[in-house]
Amino acid sequence: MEMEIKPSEKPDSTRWASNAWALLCAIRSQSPLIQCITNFVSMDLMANTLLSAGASPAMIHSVEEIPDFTPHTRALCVNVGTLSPNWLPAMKAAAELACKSGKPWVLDPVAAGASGFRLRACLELVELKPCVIRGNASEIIALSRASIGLTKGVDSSHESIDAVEAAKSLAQASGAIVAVSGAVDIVTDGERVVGAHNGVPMMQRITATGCSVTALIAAFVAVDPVNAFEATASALSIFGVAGEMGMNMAKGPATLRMHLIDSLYGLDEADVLSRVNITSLPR
Ligand SMILES: Nc1ncnc2c1ncn2[C@@H]1O[C@H](COP(=O)(O)OP(=O)(O)OP(=O)(O)O)[C@@H](O)[C@H]1O
Ligand SMILES: Cc1ncsc1CCO
Ligand SMILES: [Mg+2]
Repeated sequence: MEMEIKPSEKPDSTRWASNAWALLCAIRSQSPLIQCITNFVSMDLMANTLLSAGASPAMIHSVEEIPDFTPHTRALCVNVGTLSPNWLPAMKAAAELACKSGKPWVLDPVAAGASGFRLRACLELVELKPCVIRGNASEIIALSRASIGLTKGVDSSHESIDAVEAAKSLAQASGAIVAVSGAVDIVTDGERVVGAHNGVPMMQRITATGCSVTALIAAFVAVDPVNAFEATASALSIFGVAGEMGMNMAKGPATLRMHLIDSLYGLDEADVLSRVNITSLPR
């Protein structure tokens, strides 16, 4: 005879998957407005990722528009990928206003260790209390140690699993949830550590998949700001699931880009429940 499992007794993996599905449904039904101040490379893929998940992106970045616009958004994504000095005041103003309006904001510290200017900008942004910081391993290590020169550029030269300690200390120092993307996506609040074991290696061969998953995290925290740790892990896992399903139809990076977006749009409950793979990692 089959035993009935009560919700509270469900294994962790099942609870993670059903929570991820509930959050995706909330995004699809609420279509949260997400402001993105992001780099020129990622704008298209980021906006299409948000749209295919059911959210509503707006790439609005001029400092003049922030006082009118930012308070009406559900979340903000700030990405320093093609940073220049004249963009930084808008990023800071939007981050400050998001916090003041009680809206979560998410930071993507692209190539944080590439130059002193970029590292200082990222450290100043971290002071403005992001809800989540998501980077690749080299970016999180550079930000956590506040040091430059450890990285090639925007791509990682470290494995995500090697950045767990750096992620934990950055989370403790900043108060943010910290996520490290890679073969296993790591998420920590400074105490708990989980891994999202989804995605395919080919996703690294498409520029701005990392930037786009950061924006997706913003959409997930927009619909569940109180549980940013769970929302962050869910977004990373769901994006990975879309990559896995897209890979079944793809011939290479260009077609994976297209099929990943289609898969994210078409994900159903059975796909999510059978594929989301989030586990606790040793502290
Ligand atoms: N080896 C891998 N196996 C599975 N998924 C991967 C692998 N490497 C990266 N990914 C996935 O690819 C996406 C992008 O992660 P990546 O670490 O490449 O970000 P990034 O370096 O910030 O990218 P970008 O700067 O181009 O936006 C994430 O969803 C991540 O889970
Ligand atoms: C390639 C590249 N250069 C600056 S930002 C960006 C997009 C991936 O981070
Ligand atoms: Mg990146």
